[in-house]
Amino acid sequence: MEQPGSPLSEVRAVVFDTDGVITDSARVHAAAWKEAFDAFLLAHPPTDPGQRRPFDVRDDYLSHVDGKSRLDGAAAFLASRGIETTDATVRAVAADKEERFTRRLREQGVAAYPGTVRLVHALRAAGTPLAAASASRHAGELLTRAGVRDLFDVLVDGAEAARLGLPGKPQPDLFLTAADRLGVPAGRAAVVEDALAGVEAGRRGGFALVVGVDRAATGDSADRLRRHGADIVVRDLAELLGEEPT
Ligand SMILES: O=P(O)(O)OC[C@H]1O[C@@H](O)[C@H](O)[C@@H](O)[C@@H]1O
Repeated sequence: MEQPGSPLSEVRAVVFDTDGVITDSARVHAAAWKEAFDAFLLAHPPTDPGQRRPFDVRDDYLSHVDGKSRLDGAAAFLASRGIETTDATVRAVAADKEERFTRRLREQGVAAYPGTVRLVHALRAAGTPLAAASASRHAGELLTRAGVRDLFDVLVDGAEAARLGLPGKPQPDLFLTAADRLGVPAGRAAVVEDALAGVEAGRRGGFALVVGVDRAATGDSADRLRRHGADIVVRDLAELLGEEPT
């Protein structure tokens, strides 16, 4: 990229996570998860009263659900509250979330972050191959609805990951598959992620650069991204074009 001093000018390809990085859909996922988990906690209160508090769209979402597949996220949150689950329970909560998510999506729509779009255009102008990767089965639809699907050479989404049997984040397989399809080794490519499990996947995959996107920008959220593997943390990707954070 022709951006003097930009860390991305050093890499030959970039793999972008989707929810929360390209599209503003992480909030839709988080809100749908909250409704589904809170309904579950009310109907099946954990034995320990200290574990009965409602799902927190910031802390619980970032720590247990963000970036993971639908079933992995449901299982991880329920386990974090000490709830013993069966496959059927996990599937039922995940199905409830899916219904709530699709309803919200129809009602609220989805948009791409303008700062991400500006960065993507700059990278494309420089000829850098770009991929979108996501644990979500809805990723392609979200990118299309936000009008940015055509900006990415490759898409590896949750449906593709399931078809290939790829383990979810924090394992790096989703990102490694995307880099491989761009024809660039991880050691010469960057990963851009907002989820803790996602930056960790980037680090485990040996990517040359892991960019953490700190949408929450509260408390120690930037430090948590760094601790999990981000080399640099920005609030908005336009900062990589030299624009000031807003
Ligand atoms: O249920 P979907 O659309 O396949 O998405 C799975 C997961 O995809 C991830 O990208 C989101 O961070 C999670 O919140 C979401 O649960």
